[in-house]
Amino acid sequence: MLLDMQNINKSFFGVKVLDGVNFHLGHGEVHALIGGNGAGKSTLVKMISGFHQPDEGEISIEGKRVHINSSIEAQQLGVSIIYQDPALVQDMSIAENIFLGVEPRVFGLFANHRKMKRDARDIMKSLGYMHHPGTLVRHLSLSEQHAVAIAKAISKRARILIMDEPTASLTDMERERLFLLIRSFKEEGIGIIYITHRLEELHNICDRITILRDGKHVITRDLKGLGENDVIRFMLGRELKYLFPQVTHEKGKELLSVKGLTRKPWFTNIQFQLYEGEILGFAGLVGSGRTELAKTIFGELKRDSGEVIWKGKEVRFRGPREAIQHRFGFVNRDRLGKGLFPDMNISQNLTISGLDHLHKWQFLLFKEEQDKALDAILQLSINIQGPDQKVKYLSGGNQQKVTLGRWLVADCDLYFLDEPTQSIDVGAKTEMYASIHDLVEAGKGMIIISSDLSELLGICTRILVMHEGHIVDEMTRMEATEERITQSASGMTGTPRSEAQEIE
Ligand SMILES: Nc1ncnc2c1ncn2[C@@H]1O[C@H](COP(=O)(O)OP(=O)(O)OP(=O)(O)O)[C@@H](O)[C@H]1O
Repeated sequence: MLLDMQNINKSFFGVKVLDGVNFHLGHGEVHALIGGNGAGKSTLVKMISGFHQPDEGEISIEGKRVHINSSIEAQQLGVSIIYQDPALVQDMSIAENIFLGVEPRVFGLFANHRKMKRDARDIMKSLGYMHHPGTLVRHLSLSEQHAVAIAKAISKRARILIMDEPTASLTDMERERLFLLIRSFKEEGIGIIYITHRLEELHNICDRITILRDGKHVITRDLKGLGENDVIRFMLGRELKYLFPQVTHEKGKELLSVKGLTRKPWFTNIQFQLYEGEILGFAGLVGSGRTELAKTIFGELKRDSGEVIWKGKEVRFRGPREAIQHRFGFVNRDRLGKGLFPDMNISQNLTISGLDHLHKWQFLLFKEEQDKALDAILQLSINIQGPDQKVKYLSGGNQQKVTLGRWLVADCDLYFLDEPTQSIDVGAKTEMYASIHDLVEAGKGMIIISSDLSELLGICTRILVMHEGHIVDEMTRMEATEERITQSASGMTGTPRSEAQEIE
């Protein structure tokens, strides 16, 4: 046995979050660790990465009892962890990040930069990335940063590799590339602990599964013969009747019209309309310009040219604050960047609807809204110790739920949801889709940007596909298929819509 964890217990501030959990990992095994938001998955793996220590219980690696008190000790034992938000130094280069703390040295003294760059380039190339190793990490997209985090783990010759939602921000193609890598790690005998909320991935890549619920071990078994519904039942402790609500909206009046909107280098000459009763989805690869388009309409980025017409009147916001005053809402994918205030408690975070931290106090809502915030906690099943808990102590998925909950209670007229269900468990997704459905029924505008194609196909009434800053395809829910979206998103078919219109 490569890793053996026995009877692990852990409490924070007197609340038990792991209760007698056992976990075993074999050589060359990919072992899925599954559970709802706040079930204790990250806390469990942080015991082997040296971030937390168990209050009780035993950990052995290759049969030898270990006490892992720091990430350096974990590294020395061959444990590497890749988090959902890659922990990289933004102002350092790719090579410096990969070899941070373990730089190759000349005569044991000076960092050997040439070797570092050469090795960094080779590892990145093996992952399919051709970046110059001197590129600063802050110039990379999130998925490219993930590749650097993986390269870092590879460079440390890990025996145990922990992947905490590695695919949450990856496109399908990048995901396939990661799976190939995982298979090659398996062949080398590396044991992988794989945490994900994308249950459809499990059978692709994992051998065994352990499911936790509320800090307790529910089951460990071979994945073979275990269907997605069984996994959901073990995770939630109940059946899930449906994931997506029945969409029955009638298309009504035009709400939003975007004409010739350009913001170089992100997107050019974008045209589209949004109607009442519609849930408009934006598909495309990361970097195709979808997020920047939404941010430009929202006033967070300045446009070069073009018009945005909201309910028949042109709007040109000088910043997000003006957009919020016009009852526009934006759920950000960058949770701890702009979305939340980590040192404030859950109630405060839920009742601040302003994005712009400089003005945060001006958006405090009143008692009535605070009650609504508590409703949101219940509605999205936010697993918390109480409304006074600081957001930084919430699990990743519960932080995302707070971001969402805040906008849902803020009563906006137009919502932009950018990767809204990333890191959210399947039970809460269902609740969220139902909330989206109700908001649209109540006449609100809804624009969803998502890399999760099943989500776009399940919830949207119309889908626009972006590629390299252009809208290259448009389809109704009935016309949409995963194949068509994937092909358009990768630029294999379709003419930029603006160009097609010019040709006509
Ligand atoms: N440092 C901490 N201080 C206090 N509570 C914490 C701390 N870290 C985690 N918790 C709590 O422990 C519980 C388990 O959190 P954990 O992050 O392990 O969940 P998870 O299963 O990884 O969830 P997710 O799927 O949302 O990432 C949660 O209730 C969380 O709020």
